[in-house]
Amino acid sequence: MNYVVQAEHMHVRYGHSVAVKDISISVKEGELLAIAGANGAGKSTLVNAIAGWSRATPRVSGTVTFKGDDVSKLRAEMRARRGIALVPESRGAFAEMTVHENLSMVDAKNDEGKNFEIEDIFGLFPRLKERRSQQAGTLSGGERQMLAIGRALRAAPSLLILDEPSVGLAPRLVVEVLQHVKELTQDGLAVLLVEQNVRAALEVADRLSLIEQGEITATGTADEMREDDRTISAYLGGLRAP
Ligand SMILES: Nc1ncnc2c1ncn2[C@@H]1O[C@H](COP(=O)(O)OP(=O)(O)OP(=O)(O)O)[C@@H](O)[C@H]1O
Repeated sequence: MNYVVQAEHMHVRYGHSVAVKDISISVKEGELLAIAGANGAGKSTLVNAIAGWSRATPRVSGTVTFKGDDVSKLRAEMRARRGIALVPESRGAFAEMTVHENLSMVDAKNDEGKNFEIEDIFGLFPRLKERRSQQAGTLSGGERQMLAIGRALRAAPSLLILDEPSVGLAPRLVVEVLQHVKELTQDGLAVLLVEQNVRAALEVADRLSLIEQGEITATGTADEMREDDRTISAYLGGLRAP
């Protein structure tokens, strides 16, 4: 198995409160694993711990193995250089700068010296090319999400972690953004997708895991999860996904 990332026994606490309880997940080359769950379930905390980021000072234990190496002790910047790219929910583009400037200013070299040229990013997201001179702050939500993904891709990551890319997007744009993400897996990129919209996630995911109160309560292939009674009643409004 070509695992890109294996996170084992991840346990994260904020003070006395445990946000992630002994979770193990892994993603293979070219695979898209979706993590779904309600607000506050621990999704962001889990993926931040894998990338080495945090919004505060959580206590993290567990092992993150990335392309065969233990990166658990590395800082976020070092993990990023190894090829772990995280697009946070806030997306993080510079509003006053143009699309092109936002893509130019990224430190695009990874440890292997590989990167995506801006024209490659425009090839993936033609809408960004059309808007290359537009200020990022004036882009639509979907376009801003594409820009955030484009920025993350510049350093040619092996693992792309997307934290709720569909937040604030119209349903049509959610599908468009997720389809672009899905296309990227065809070249071997591993994707870890945090998504509250389970229906949308099941359209593109190879596997889906549900998190409730910091624990994985169900996991399976997209086909299995479409038939899973708990998923259907809790996340698909009682209706089976098409
Ligand atoms: N910096 C922090 N300090 C204390 N508690 C925190 C902190 N960040 C998150 N938490 C708590 O940890 C739990 C998990 O939060 P997390 O943001 O990981 O959930 P989530 O599943 O990503 O939620 P959402 O879908 O709303 O973004 C929540 O109870 C949250 O209040």
